[in-house]
Amino acid sequence: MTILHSRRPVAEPVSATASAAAPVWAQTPDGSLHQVPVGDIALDNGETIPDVTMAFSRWGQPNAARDNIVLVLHALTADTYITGPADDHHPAAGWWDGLIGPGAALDTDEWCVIAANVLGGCNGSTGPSSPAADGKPWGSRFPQITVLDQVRAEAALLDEIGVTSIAAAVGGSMGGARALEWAVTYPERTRAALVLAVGARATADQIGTQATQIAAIKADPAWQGGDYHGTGITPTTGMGVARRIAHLTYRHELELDNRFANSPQGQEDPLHHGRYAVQSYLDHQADKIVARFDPASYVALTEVLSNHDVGRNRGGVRAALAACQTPVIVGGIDTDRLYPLRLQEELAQFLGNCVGGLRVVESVYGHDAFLIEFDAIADLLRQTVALAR
Ligand SMILES: CC(=O)SCCNC(=O)CCNC(=O)[C@H](O)C(C)(C)COP(=O)(O)OP(=O)(O)OC[C@H]1O[C@@H](n2cnc3c(N)ncnc32)[C@H](O)[C@@H]1OP(=O)(O)O
Ligand SMILES: N[C@@H](CCO)C(=O)O
Repeated sequence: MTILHSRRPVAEPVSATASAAAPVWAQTPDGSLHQVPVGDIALDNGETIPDVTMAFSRWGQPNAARDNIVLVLHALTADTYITGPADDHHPAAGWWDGLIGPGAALDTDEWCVIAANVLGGCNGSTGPSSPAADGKPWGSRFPQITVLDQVRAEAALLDEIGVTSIAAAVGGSMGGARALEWAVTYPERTRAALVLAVGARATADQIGTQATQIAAIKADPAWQGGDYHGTGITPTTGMGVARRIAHLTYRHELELDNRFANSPQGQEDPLHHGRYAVQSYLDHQADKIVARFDPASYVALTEVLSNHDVGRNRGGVRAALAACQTPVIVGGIDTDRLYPLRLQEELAQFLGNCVGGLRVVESVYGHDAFLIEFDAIADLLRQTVALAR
């Protein structure tokens, strides 16, 4: 068993020979990262990734039946650092800090919370920067994966650590897409799900903006066809541009205008090549992602968002949703311009067992509200795990 810090600031290759998983439960501190070999993962596109490693963290203890497991599913660039303050190893507080712990919405006196880093990421689970069988980074050879492939890898991880079913799968954005896939793909293993700020499939608008972000990364000469790992040259400029575009979709235009209007940044003068305040804000968001995330993972995971389609191989979205009898709570954010409410209305209307209809989170923040509006999210988390009791 390998224990790492929960968040590594710069992507490092994953050892393809991570040591055996069990026993993972009692001996290690809450939140520490474990890497588990889960074997080969067969993909939607017909390819296979051999010798996959999945990294996960745990909070709370499993009960004797191991039926109190809540799977928390992170979004695009997050990881298993869900709860806890900023410190030397974690440049930002956990992304749902305070929502998990003794007495919290996901009360670890009752539930055992597990979070895995996604397949395709760069924080301990197999991704483009990991070594392939020849010991060299996968790079451009890393296959195109889907949300379902990521969920298959998570299911393989749970198999490895002796968890046959979960009380709930919960997440927002790409985490919400995986929660939905858990509910649809593994109804016998999933007693409830919380699906937040996502839709049943990618929209043309999402695919368009995401394709533009990917184009920005690939236009960076440092991209080198996707085989830049180990060259010492990383397409950080392209990824910074991609993140600027993406970040705008995560926030509501009125919030941005209320915060920044057309103000200059400090003493800078936009009429003399100085920056606007919002430009500086996006520069900062770009600098932050560049410091903590691998561009090839950013591309791979952005492609996952674009190929999300719960109806694939299931007779279409409505047939797939109708067939799902897992109790699901569906939440959306009224100002989300990336995953607008109409997408969650569709989920709530057509899911076979949507509990209580669409839950609307009112927020000025747009899509990122699932990372900000903690009171509303706590309420939805409590209601979700209550379905699993
Ligand atoms: C899913 C995940 O990845 S979880 C892990 C954390 N998430 C991320 O890093 C994703 C990217 N960030 C975000 O999505 C958002 O920042 C959130 C949702 C985490 C937080 O949202 P908010 O609390 O509203 O933060 P906000 O968007 O205002 O950003 C604040 C940052 O902008 C900086 N900032 C604000 N105005 C300016 C400006 N004019 N110029 C430069 N920087 C600025 C602040 O100093 C602050 O910096 P810091 O984050 O380094 O402390
Ligand atoms: N801020 C989020 C947005 C995607 O939901 C992330 O970076 O993962």
